Amino acid sequence: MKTKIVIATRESQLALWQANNVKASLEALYPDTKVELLGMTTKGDQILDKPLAQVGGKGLFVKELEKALMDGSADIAVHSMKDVPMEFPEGLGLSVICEREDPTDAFVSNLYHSIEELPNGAVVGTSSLRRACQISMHRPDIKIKNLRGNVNTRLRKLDDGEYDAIVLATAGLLRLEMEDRIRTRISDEFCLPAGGQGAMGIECRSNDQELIAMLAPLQHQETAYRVTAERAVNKRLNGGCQAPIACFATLDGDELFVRGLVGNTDGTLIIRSEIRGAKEYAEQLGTTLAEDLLAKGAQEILDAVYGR
Ligand SMILES: NCc1[nH]cc(CCC(=O)O)c1CC(=O)O
Repeated sequence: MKTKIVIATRESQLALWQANNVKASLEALYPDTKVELLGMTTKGDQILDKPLAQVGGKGLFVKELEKALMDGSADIAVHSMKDVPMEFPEGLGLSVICEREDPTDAFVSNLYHSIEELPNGAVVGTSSLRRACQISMHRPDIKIKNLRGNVNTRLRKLDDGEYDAIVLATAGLLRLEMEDRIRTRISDEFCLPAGGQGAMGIECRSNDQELIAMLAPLQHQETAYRVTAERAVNKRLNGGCQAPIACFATLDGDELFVRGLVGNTDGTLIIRSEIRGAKEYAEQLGTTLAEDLLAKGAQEILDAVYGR
């Protein structure tokens, strides 16, 4: 049993909430273990004037945290699964996937109740190519305007009148006790969520067996099956939440139902696929779904979006 566990975390309100949530779970399980937070800033927090897709590179929100794990200044890092790349640096790995919060996107506005209600030509804030693609598909008249920053910054920009509405992850707003900001939880039929959205994961050193055993009770197996399938889609397509890729898995008894799509930013091209299968085959289901998207032309869309 470890006497002390240090959690590396970003310093946004949401990241701190997530780290504190894991801290509280560990303290409840292990009253004799001291759990501390180590706050740090990542590249994704610093560069706020461009869409993440243009900042480039994967793991914009995790690299610095991983450095702390490797040099021993921290023992675990708590991530939003949506932001975690598929590959881990040598010696590090994902030890736990925690129970998922509501995975949907939230429609947030001070003027309107839903996307359907927005007037012609309304301005909607999001930097997510996935959200831009799906909103534009349903409403080609809507103007998508870039929106970066942490949840509070984004809400302030909405309140300043820069946008008629913005779209944020429902999970983030719920965790920060800002449910009253949500006008509509957008259905997954209307806007398919990003892989891993709403789930937290814990990364640590792969050889830290003592710690991995202590973290095991935080694993939520149903969420893990779902997120494993979703991440396999992103892995095969070589993309994540910065790409115009959506993938979302649900469990129906022991059967996983996985849906995925790839589209262009203006929503004029969208390729979809879905698959069902036993939950134990989560990874293969995700890979097969991605292969089907590729067979239907997903690579050409992704190449065009990235100007390749
Ligand atoms: N890319 C930023 C990010 N990473 C995770 C969340 C929300 C919380 C979650 O999905 O668990 C957000 C903000 C957002 O999309 O509004």
